[in-house]
Amino acid sequence: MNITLAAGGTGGHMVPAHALANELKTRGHGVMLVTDARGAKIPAIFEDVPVEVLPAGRLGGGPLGMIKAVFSVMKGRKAARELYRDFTPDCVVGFGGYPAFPALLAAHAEKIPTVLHEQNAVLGRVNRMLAGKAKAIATAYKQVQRSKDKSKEVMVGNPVRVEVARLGEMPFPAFDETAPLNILVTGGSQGASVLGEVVPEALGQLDASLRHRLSVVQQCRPEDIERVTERYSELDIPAETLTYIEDMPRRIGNAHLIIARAGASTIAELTAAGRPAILVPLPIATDDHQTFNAREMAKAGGAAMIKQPDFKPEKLARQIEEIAGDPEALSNAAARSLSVGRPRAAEELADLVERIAAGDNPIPIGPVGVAAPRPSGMGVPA
Ligand SMILES: CC(=O)N[C@H]1[C@@H](OP(=O)(O)OP(=O)(O)OC[C@H]2O[C@@H](n3ccc(=O)[nH]c3=O)[C@H](O)[C@@H]2O)O[C@H](CO)[C@@H](O)[C@@H]1O
Repeated sequence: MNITLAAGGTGGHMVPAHALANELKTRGHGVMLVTDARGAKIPAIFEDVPVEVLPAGRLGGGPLGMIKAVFSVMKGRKAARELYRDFTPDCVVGFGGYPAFPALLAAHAEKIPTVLHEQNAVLGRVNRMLAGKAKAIATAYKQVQRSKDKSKEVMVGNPVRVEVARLGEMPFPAFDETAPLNILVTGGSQGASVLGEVVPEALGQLDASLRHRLSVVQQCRPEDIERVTERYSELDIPAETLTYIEDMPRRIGNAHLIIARAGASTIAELTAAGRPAILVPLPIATDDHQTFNAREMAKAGGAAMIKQPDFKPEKLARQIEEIAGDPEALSNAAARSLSVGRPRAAEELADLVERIAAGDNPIPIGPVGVAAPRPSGMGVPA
């Protein structure tokens, strides 16, 4: 079979698309990615899949912006239809966001079945516009806000890299009251200035005995990296600062605690790997979707959620002190995080795509909303 994936914009769309591409290729299918200029720049993750860059406009921005965007979308749709005549996809899978829009419109025009994947706990605007014509909506959460076509929903999870999925089968890194505490700080594919402002100050407030056990890896926005690096050095805290972490699976594997935004892929990775987190949802995310994303992990006891207005050095320092002082609670939180992970999401999404591409009616496809059986790694606490 030939499958086209339509994704772009940020890592949050590209990483799940890449995980699905790998799974489909392993099954012997032809895969092509259509993306936008931003997606094509995400560090070389699609080097082994043919990539086509299409014009895609963001709808909105006043009457003139709207006209420009519509023109650009129509140009992208025309280009995608031409591509489909050569590549002849059996199914087009969209990962949400404006870059996917023209590719999916073209699929509908060519009568090619489409599957939408929604990474977040709130259905995104483009997926809402296209849901009516899609054959199925693959979701990452049991409850998806703003979704009207409930009968089309199939819960699969958010596909993660194989290296991340494997972390869940390995033991949580050893930790006790004297061991180093490895902290990973990440703001998602764009980074987050607030983490650069608050985290070093919070760590600086910790008791010296705990401060000397810290080992920090922090992703920073380019404009912040110099300041954050200097601050860690002034505070005498060993920290590696980077604008983009290329080897995220290894970094997650080493971490005892992650402080992060609540982007969908970040949460999928932390729960697949079974790592506890302090999550600070991006307050301006559309429909506050990061807060909804963070809720499931927080409810399960795998994460603490701190809303950005409350995310202050004193509060974070207290939380880290509690965690570091109770290794059992930390490893329980890790197990609780793992209990809501879906490391088989790429396989489940590939199963769904194969069925749609073959012309099957996908619903029902198994117990929607029930997580796949988990490998025992750390043992979920009673
Ligand atoms: C600012 C914004 O609009 N964010 C949205 C964007 O997420 P955004 O792309 O910011 O964040 P996600 O957490 O979903 O994904 C980030 C991905 O990039 C990887 N990564 C990140 C940093 C780094 O240094 N190295 C690295 O490899 C992460 O491991 C992860 O795989 O799309 C997501 C999925 O629709 C949404 O949930 C987010 O709300």
